[in-house]
Amino acid sequence: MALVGKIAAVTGAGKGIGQALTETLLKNGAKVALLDVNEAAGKSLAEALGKQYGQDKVLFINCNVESDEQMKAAFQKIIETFEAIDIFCNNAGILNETQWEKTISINLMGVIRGAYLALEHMNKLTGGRGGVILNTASMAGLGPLLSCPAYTASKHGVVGFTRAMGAASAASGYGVRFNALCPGFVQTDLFNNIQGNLGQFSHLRDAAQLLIDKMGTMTASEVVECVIELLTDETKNGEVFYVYPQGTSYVTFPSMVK
Ligand SMILES: NC(=O)C1=CN([C@@H]2O[C@H](COP(=O)(O)OP(=O)(O)OC[C@H]3O[C@@H](n4cnc5c(N)ncnc54)[C@H](O)[C@@H]3O)[C@@H](O)[C@H]2O)C=CC1
Ligand SMILES: CCC(=O)/C=C/C=C\C[C@@H](O)/C=C/C=C/C=C\[C@@H](O)CCCC(=O)O
Repeated sequence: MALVGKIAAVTGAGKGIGQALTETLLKNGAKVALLDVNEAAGKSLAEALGKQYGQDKVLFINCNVESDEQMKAAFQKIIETFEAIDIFCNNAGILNETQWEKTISINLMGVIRGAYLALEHMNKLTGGRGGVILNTASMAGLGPLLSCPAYTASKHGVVGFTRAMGAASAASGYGVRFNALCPGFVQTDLFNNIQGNLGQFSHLRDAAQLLIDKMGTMTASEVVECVIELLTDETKNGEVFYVYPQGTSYVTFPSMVK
């Protein structure tokens, strides 16, 4: 699937990895709806990108992925504006062990909500034209990050949900691929504002720092450089792809059924 002329939507598009995803999609000829709860960041970025790529290529929608009503309205606006949707990037996320319910609500429930609403519009069995849904998980979705157990749980959930939806879609003939992106440590606001968000696990900050020192960090652009294949390769469905400074790889999971 080439990106030229495709219609994409990105949650958490206003900053960080979501901004990098948005810019990469536009650079490759897609039109992009930017969804973000941060109106100032999203509107400012959309205005700048509209000047760079054309106002008809960009749409900002102020939207909280925790809200069913706002997400449904966002999809209506996307369809009204662009007539269809081919690519949905479930990217919005937070890390806050003090507000762990909010972390689960945004990182996992928001991803499930976004995927189900996107599927309603993309499913070939219900008038959609197929496409791909990319869920931003984390390497904390593959291995335990001791400083943030609730965040780790949310990301393990995103990995499992993505794999199950990939299998369900293939078995059902939806024509929609589901893939998970698992970055390591990325220099964004989420990463830079960790201090104060670890709650009862703040004493483990230094232990996690040893991991950061060992693994290193990336920029959001470096992460997204590796993502195009997940969006365009029609053979990639139910894949879990991790990216960190030492390289990238698709995860192979053991089969539970012998
Ligand atoms: N920064 C890192 O080291 C890593 C981040 N990730 C994941 O990447 C995704 C993006 O994170 P970053 O770019 O690092 O964070 P960021 O904090 O730089 O950007 C997140 C964006 O999401 C938006 N957002 C937050 N809650 C929202 C909500 N309820 N509804 C709509 N938008 C919302 C924010 O306003 C912000 O614009 C998250 O899912 C995060 O868990 C995964 C691996 C590593
Ligand atoms: C205090 C430091 C901290 O918690 C930073 C978090 C920063 C970014 C969010 C997150 O998405 C990044 C996660 C990276 C995780 C990397 C490795 C983990 O999976 C631990 C693996 C441990 C193991 O398998 O032995």
